[in-house]
Amino acid sequence: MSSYQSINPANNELMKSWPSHDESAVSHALDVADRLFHSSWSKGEIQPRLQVLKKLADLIDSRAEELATIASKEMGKLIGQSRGEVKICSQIARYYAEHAERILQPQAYPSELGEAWVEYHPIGVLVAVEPWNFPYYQLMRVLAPNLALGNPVLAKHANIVPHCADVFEKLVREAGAPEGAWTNLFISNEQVADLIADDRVQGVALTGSERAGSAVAEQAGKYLKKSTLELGGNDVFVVLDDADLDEAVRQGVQARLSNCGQVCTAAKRFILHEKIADRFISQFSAALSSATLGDPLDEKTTLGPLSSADARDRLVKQVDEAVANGATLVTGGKAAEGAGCFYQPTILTGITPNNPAYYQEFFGPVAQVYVVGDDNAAVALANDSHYGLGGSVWTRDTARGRKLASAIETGMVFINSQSDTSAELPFGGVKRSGYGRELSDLGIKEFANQKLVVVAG
Ligand SMILES: NC(=O)C1=CN([C@@H]2O[C@H](COP(=O)(O)OP(=O)(O)OC[C@H]3O[C@@H](n4cnc5c(N)ncnc54)[C@H](OP(=O)(O)O)[C@@H]3O)[C@@H](O)[C@H]2O)C=CC1
Ligand SMILES: CCCCCC(=O)O
Repeated sequence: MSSYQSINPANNELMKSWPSHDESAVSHALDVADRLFHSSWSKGEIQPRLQVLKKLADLIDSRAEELATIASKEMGKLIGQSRGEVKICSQIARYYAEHAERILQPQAYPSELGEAWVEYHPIGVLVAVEPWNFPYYQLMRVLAPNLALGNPVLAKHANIVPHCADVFEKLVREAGAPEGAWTNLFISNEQVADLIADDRVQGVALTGSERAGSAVAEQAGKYLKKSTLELGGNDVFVVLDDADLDEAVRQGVQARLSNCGQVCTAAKRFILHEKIADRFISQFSAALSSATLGDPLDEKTTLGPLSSADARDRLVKQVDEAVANGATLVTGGKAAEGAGCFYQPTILTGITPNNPAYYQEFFGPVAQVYVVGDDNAAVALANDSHYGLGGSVWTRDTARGRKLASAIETGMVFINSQSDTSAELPFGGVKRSGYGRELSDLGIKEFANQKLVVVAG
């Protein structure tokens, strides 16, 4: 029987292991979840479910430091950033506790056929497949709206964050959710596929790579199950000639180095107007290369390790290939010496369209920098991507920023701010960044039966 190991990427220490779930455990979990769906818990009054979310938010707040430490030790996120992630998780739980009943009110549709309205009902058991980079936030984005709506969830978390997966499930139960509302399963990709194929499973939400998204969506499609995909991104950070350069540099560094660059909406392609490019690159490079690499639990550390040795090795190979194909290394470009999965903050310029790096996402502290002559060139470059997740535009002229934001082909654009997320705002992308939206009123309806009722008149 395989096990799920919690390994600290800052020192490669094996901290704890969990056994995988066998077929009988998975079958039992599905039976319990499906029975819960057919019970008054899922189909009855919403308030008992919202009370659980309120209690969950309070529990998370009361145990914030413990939860943040678990995450930082297990996947390498700076402790301050893990605290931030824990905080937004309680915000999401509280948001749906306070707003789900209003959002799910029947919506009237004036019609010549008579009195018509749309009701919102749960559809059944869902599977959630989630990644390690925000080990609680990714789970909460699925749990909160679906617990409010009444869909039970079977969760398959990334195999390198079993402690986060386990403690999240325990928190949900401690908050008063019945068995089956949220079940963490340490299972294989094949077992996920079998769950998706089961008639009692009605949908699947995945956050992760294109590879995983494609495999899971193919299986969902084969069995006609609804899916949502939050995949990779190659988001632009467009700095125009009238931008507040100091603020753009400050936030550009944060947007590239936060979570060691392992954020799908991280700034990855820096598109600079030629008039400010040299100044930006000089300040940006100085700031990046002054990062303090170290233990994520040390408050002085400003750049932690990558999430695993595999992630580090993939990035080493990717940067070497970019340079071998003509990219210029402005700073960094190597794994850091010593134990742990550390990588130097890196800037690459001179990436031409025939360099494989041009269309690649660098899931680490590696910035691609491009220089353009005008706004049209910035938009053309931004849109020359297989991805379409997020992006940001920096300019003192808001009308100019709005114009670029509307022209950039992504699901989200921030003007004069790095990309961010909040419970009341939809999150998601287009093209190979996936489909569907999480959070906000859009997220809670993704797995709802939006049922039309008409009283003929
Ligand atoms: N949109 C987003 O927010 C995120 C996107 N990503 C993208 O993922 C890339 C790398 O992250 P990585 O960890 O490799 O992401 P993966 O896609 O490998 O993992 C994401 C989740 O999918 C699972 N998974 C992978 N393949 C399958 C499959 N065939 N069937 C069922 N489940 C599967 C993984 O399980 P297991 O861990 O056991 O392999 C994990 O739980 C990044 O480059 C980034 O582009 C990553 C994080 C967040
Ligand atoms: C706080 C930003 C969350 C980004 C979601 C992701 O990268 O998975």
